[in-house]
Formats: sequence, structure tokens, C-alpha cells
Amino acid sequence: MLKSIVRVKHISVLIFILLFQLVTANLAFALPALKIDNTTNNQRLEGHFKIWHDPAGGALLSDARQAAADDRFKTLESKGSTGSKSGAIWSRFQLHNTGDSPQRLFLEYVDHQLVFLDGYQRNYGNSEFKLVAHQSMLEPFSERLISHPRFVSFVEIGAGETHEFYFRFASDPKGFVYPDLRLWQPDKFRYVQSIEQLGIALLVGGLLLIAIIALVGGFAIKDRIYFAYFFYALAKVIVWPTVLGYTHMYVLRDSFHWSYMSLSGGITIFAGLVFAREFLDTAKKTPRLDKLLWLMIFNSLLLIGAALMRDSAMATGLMTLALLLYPIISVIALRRWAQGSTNGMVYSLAWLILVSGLFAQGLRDLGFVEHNFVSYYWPIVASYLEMIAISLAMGVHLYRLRQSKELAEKSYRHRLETTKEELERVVLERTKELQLAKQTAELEARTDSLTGLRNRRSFFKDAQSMLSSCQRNRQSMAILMFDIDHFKTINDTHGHSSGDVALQTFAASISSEIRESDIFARIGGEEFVLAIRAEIAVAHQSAERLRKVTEHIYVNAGVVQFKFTTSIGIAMIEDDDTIEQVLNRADKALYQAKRLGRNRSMVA
Ligand SMILES: Nc1nc2c(ncn2[C@@H]2O[C@H](COP(=O)(O)OP(=O)(O)OP(=O)(O)O)[C@@H](O)[C@H]2O)c(=O)[nH]1
Repeated sequence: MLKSIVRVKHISVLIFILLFQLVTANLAFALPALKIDNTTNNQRLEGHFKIWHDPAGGALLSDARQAAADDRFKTLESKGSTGSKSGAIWSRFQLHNTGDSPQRLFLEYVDHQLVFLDGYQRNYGNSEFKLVAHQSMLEPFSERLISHPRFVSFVEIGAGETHEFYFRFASDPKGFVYPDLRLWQPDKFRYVQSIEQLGIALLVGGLLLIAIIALVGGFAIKDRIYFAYFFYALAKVIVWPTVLGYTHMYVLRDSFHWSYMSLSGGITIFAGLVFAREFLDTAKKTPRLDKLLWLMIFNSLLLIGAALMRDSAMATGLMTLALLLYPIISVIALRRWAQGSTNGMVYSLAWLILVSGLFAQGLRDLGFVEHNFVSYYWPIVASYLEMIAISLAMGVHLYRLRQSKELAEKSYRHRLETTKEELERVVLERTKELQLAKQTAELEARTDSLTGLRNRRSFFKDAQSMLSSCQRNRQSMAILMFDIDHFKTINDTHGHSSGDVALQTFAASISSEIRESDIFARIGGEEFVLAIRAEIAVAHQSAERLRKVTEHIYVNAGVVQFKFTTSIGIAMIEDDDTIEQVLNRADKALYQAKRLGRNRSMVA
């Protein structure tokens, strides 16, 4: 029993579905009129219209009406657009005002890519069609009824009335068209428009800020990567408002041309590729892939050329090629990432975001992805996010540059410090050496090299100061002049070197017998002189003592030893004496001593 009830229910559902399909397929205009009233706002017509493709593009309203009568209007099958088609797409729909007052509405075209829009309206069943929209991108922007980057038309429907519409969408000569409109209350439309423009202004302003910072950075750091980044950001500042229609709305109000979009697009692609080369350092790190990048740069230059020459077919082809080649950058970035480059990692991510935006736009235009808020704005947001990601990487780049500069400065300071210390040490060492050399030179200048005693010059200097001091203090001073006896014979007998040893031994022996304050010097070959502070008697005693000391000197000359004696001349200083005068007197006394038989001392 229960089973049969379920079966009957199933059958009735099936019959209902079949009947529904039969009815909907046979009705020329199966879609019911869209109900509107004063609450209608941001209402898309999608699902409430049917379309007809006119491949030649020359069909008039009468042709479209005939197509409708022949049931040639079909439901739009794709999600995004009608795809790239030549000619025009006609859409047909009805609006029914359920309210008790007339409705004035804005009909906004949902995309910015349309070139022509025509619209016809009539009160269903009685009146003739009238033209409610006749817009063209080729017309100056200033002539638009409602100032907006996308086409906006105005319709009015009386209370309780149903109106029938035919809208013609065309992109000349071939293009992507999404035949959809949005209904707005005019005041709400203006409010949403200002919000949208604020959002776009913020994005573009952000890009401009990035461009300025990059430019300042370029001048400050003198790194050309920042200039490349500035150029790229600036190109984006130009391309997005141009593509979205704002450039024509605010700047080029009277001169629309599609080539401006291609030109700004070409420049942006070119700038992006130049920046990618710098940022990823492809010339050095991936030389083979770098050649592909050059190819892409060449393609972007051709695109710029085609846009300047206003060759639409060539520009479209080159732009498509440029976008199709874009994934190569991702490959390069991934390759650089694999090589351990942080820039490579960031760029892989940034480029993925950008390509996803462009991909979304492509899929939407081809009709694979729904035309909605996200698929409409994702490309520009993605393009912006790409710049943010790169900005972060540039920040990191700057931070690292600063760090390595600080490190270099630190090690430079350290090296400087070490070098300074080293220099100071060397200077100190050299100064010491120089002082020592000077001392040695001075010593040599006043020393007799054979005996180590003062030489003649030094004796005169030191004896002079002793003389002055003694004359000042009225002290006695004596000069003892020594001359070794028969020294020539010593030389002749024992050899010159033995004579030298005799002189050295004599000098050492006498030196050890006198006071430190006494001035002893060798002033000639075998002549020595001693200056002492002493009375005449003491001087004489000293001379005798030293003479006796000399008698006991034994000189070792190989197998034989020999002795020698010395004669001494003594002279006392007198007032106003000079050293020479005293020496002369001592010399005379010495001569006396020699004459009297040598080995004796004589007072002058
Ligand atoms: N070995 C050596 N001999 C020297 C040096 N300087 C001078 N003589 C020698 O000393 C000798 C001095 O001789 P003389 O002036 O004739 O006097 P002397 O032979 O000592 O005779 P008297 O002075 O009269 O006792 C010379 O033969 C010089 O060549 C020296 O530095 N070394």
C-alpha cells in the first residue's frame, strides 16, 4: 500500500516536470517579466532575458523582433560572456512595475569592455518602441547622459505597467560581450558609484605612492632596480584607470580610442618584464631563460608599436601572445627560488597572484567564469597585491643592503683601527730605531772607534765645559797628556794589530783607574789626554800613579807578551785659558818628559 502511494507520487512529479519543460520550450518568451518597484536596486537582469546573436552586426530592431517571433532568442549558456564574437548580441526582457507610482531607473551595463550599446523600450502591447539607449565608446565621453566609466541608460515605467526591451550589445569588429544590465535607483547608483571610485582611487593612489617611494629610493640608493620598479608602478598607475574607463571619464573626455588601452597595456607589460629582469637578475643567474625574457620584451615593444600605429588586429594578437607568454616569468621566478633567491620566492608568489588575476579575466571573457564582483575586480586587486608583495621584497632588499653596508662599515672601522694601531706600532718602532741610530751616530761622532774613548772633538767640547765650570767656581783643573813611548817600535816589532791591542789595553786600564767625572780621550795616534779637577800636587800624583799602572800593562801578542811605558805632560789651567792653550803647555811638558828619557811625568 505504502509502496504504491510512493510510486504514484513519483509518477506525478515526473509528469509535472515533463509538462513544465514542454511549456517553457514552446513559449516564445518563456521568461516572466521582472517585477520592479521602488525597492528595486542593484538588480541584475541575468536570468530574466534571452539573447540572439546577429553575426553580421547590421540587424535592426525589426530584425531582432522577427528573430524573437521566430523563437531564435535563446538563454545565455555561458557563465561569463558570449565569448569573442563578431557582430552584435541582442537581448530581450520585460519589466513590470508592481508599485503604485512610476519607476525611474538606471540600467547599467556590467562591464567596461563594450563599444556599442543601443536600447529600445515600449509599453507592452500598445505603444511603439522608442530608443532609450544609444551609446558608443567612439563618442566623446562628455556627450554621455550619465557620467560613468560604464554605459548607463535611463528608463521610466509607469505604475502597474509592463515594458518590453530590446538591447543591442556590440564590440567592434569582434569582441567579448556579456549582455547583462543592472537596475538601480538613481540615488543609490550614485552612492555606490562614489564608493567604487573611492576604492579604485585608493588602489591607484597606493600604486602611485609605491612609484614615488621607488623613485626616491632610486635616487637615494643609486640602485637602478628602484628606477625599474618606479617605471613599473607608474605604468600600472596609468594602465588600470585607462582599462577601467576612468582615464576617458576624467582626462581624455573628448578623444576615446581603443589604442590607449593597448598602449598603456603594452607599456606596463614592457615595464614589468624589464623590472623582472632586474629583480630576478636573470642575465647572470638564468642566462638561457633570460633570452626568452628578451623575446617577451621584444613582443611588448611590437605591441607598443602596433598600438601607436593603431593596428587593432596586430595589437590584439601581440597582446594575446604577451599574456600567453606570461607564465614564463613564473618559471623563471620558481627557478630563481630553487636557486635560493628570496626575490625568486616573492616573485613566484607575486606573479602567481597577477597571473591568477589575468587568468580570471580571460576565463570570464571566454565565458567559463561567472561575471561577478570578484571576477570583475580581481585583476586590478591582483595587480595591486603583486606590487605589495614586490614592495615587501624591495623593503627586505633595502634592509639587507643596509645591514651589509653596516657590516662593511664595521669591518672597515675595525680594519682602520687595526691599521692605525699597526701604523702607530711601526712609527714607534721606527722612531726608536731612529733614536738609536741617532744615538749611535752621535756616539760614533764623539767616540774613538778603536778604544771606545772620547775622540778629539768630543774631548774639546767636554773639557771646555769643565774648564768654564772650574773658572767660574775658581777650582783647579789639570790636563794630563799621555804619549806611549816608542810606539813605532812596538808596531814594527809586534805588528800593527798588536799596536792596536796595546792602545785598547792602555785605554781600558787608565779608564778603570780614573773617576767618572774625569774626561779621558784619545786625541791622536798614540796620544791620550785626561782632564781632571785637581790641584797641581794631586795632578802630579795621579800622573805618576797612572804611569805606574801603564808599566804593569801586559799586552798579549800571540806567543810573546810585551810591556810599554808612557810619558806624561801635565799643565794646570789658569785664568782666561783656552783648552788649546792648556793642551799646548801640556804638550810642551810631554816633550820635556820624552827628552829627559821617557816613562816619566813633567809639569809645565
Ligand atoms: N798600531 C797603531 N799604531 C798607530 C796608531 N796611530 C799611530 N800609530 C803609530 O804610532 C807611531 C808613533 O810613532 P812616533 O810618533 O814616531 O813616536 P814613538 O815611536 O812613540 O816614539 P816616541 O813618542 O818618541 O817615544 C807611528 O809609527 C804611528 O804609525 C794606531 O791607531 N795603531
